[in-house]
Amino acid sequence: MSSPDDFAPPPIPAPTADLTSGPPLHDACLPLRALVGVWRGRGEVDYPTIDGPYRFGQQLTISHDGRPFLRHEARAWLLDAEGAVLRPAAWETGWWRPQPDGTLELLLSHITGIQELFYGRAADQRWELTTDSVVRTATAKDVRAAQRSYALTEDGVLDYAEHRAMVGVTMTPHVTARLHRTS
Ligand code: HEM
Repeated sequence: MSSPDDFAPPPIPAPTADLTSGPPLHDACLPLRALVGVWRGRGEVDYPTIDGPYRFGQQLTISHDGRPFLRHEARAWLLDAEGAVLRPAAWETGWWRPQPDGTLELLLSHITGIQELFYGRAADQRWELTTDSVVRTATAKDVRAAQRSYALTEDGVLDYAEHRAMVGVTMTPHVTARLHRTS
């Protein structure tokens, strides 16, 4: 038997990337407060094994529902030299779990069959993380480890950079991007 409630939105706070509405941000998330929002921008991707560099666009959404974690979603698309969209690229979702001792836990799941657990710390407007473990499906590429950073510049740009050890190459830059707050 269905009830009218089954067709209503869930009776719990909806996740929001807007700090001016919805539930207050949980105190545990204060070290990550500046990241909450919708960010969009452009970057460059390269690696010794690929025929790069390529340009890409990315949108990063970091939202919360008042509990002591943040939801993370980033989608990317490749661009040609004129800035036209070539095709969808990376898509990752996950959770930031700030801990009382200042440690950041970041769990990320990628469309490419990779799941990662990062540990890191928040510094002054800078968040640096390194993988503790990487799990791969049988068909995934040989991704071993990553170092990721987000840094907020004085002019409000979120600089994102990622080094990766994968496909037989040691820790080497893969992605950099400059993201602007859209909300
Ligand atoms: C904004 C984020 C990213 C973008 C735009 C991006 C883009 C690319 C591009 C364009 C390539 C060349 C092959 C192709 O055309 O698909 C590539 C290769 C690759 N990327 Fe990324 N990537 C991103 C993030 C990641 C992440 C998060 C991982 C790991 C979880 C990853 C792992 C790889 C691997 C394993 C390869 C293949 C290398 C090889 O086989 O030579 N990338 N990436």
